[in-house]
Amino acid sequence: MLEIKLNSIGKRFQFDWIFKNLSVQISKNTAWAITGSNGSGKSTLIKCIAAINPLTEGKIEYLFEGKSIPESEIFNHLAISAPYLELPEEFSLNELLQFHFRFKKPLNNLSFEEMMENMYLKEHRNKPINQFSSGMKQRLKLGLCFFSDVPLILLDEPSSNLDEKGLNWYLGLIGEFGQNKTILVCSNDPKEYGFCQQKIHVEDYKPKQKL
Ligand SMILES: Nc1ncnc2c1ncn2[C@@H]1O[C@H](COP(=O)(O)OP(=O)(O)OP(=O)(O)O)[C@@H](O)[C@H]1O
Repeated sequence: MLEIKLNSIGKRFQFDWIFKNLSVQISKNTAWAITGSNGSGKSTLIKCIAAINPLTEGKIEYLFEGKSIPESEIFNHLAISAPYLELPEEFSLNELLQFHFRFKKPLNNLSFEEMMENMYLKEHRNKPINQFSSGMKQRLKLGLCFFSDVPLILLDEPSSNLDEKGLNWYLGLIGEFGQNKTILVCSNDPKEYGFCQQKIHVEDYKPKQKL
């Protein structure tokens, strides 16, 4: 349902262009991998698409069911999971679900019970997030994304801190809850982006010479 047009976009930090002249049309309900070596600009690109980072040049157009969405409202239509986005650690799991779903509608009217069951976190409902293990936090971050009724899911290093069972659980989420969504995955690990039909290799858009 959500289409994104990257029109000659560029991002520069001080004198360093991270990417430039990047033009890509992300069709609705497609999955894209954003690849590139460490420090190449994957997270910077996904933050620009999420309108967390301002662009230096170019424009991003968002079309939801064919209707243009202003950049200032795109956060209503997306869910993002990333290592640098912290969960409110003082909340218990139960409190966090109640808080999050005051702003986002649950997908398919899922109940909190069903969500907790799916994330293998049912017995931790009253535990503060700051007492969660890193794998539990990662399952929670991914669950909040996939259980939200939004057309755009942005995932930065989705399988970080997940063991093999967790990785398979994440791939199951993609299959069960990732249909009819536009999904972007920042990763260099084919295990976590193998389902993506398309790829943006950020380094292809790095200018050879500095400013
Ligand atoms: N706020 C900022 N100010 C200045 N430079 C920044 C800022 N954020 C990122 N950078 C720089 O932009 C470049 C790209 O960083 P980014 O985090 O996007 O890379 P990445 O491909 O996601 O890396 P990794 O694979 O290590 O997560 C790096 O050189 C980084 O230092």
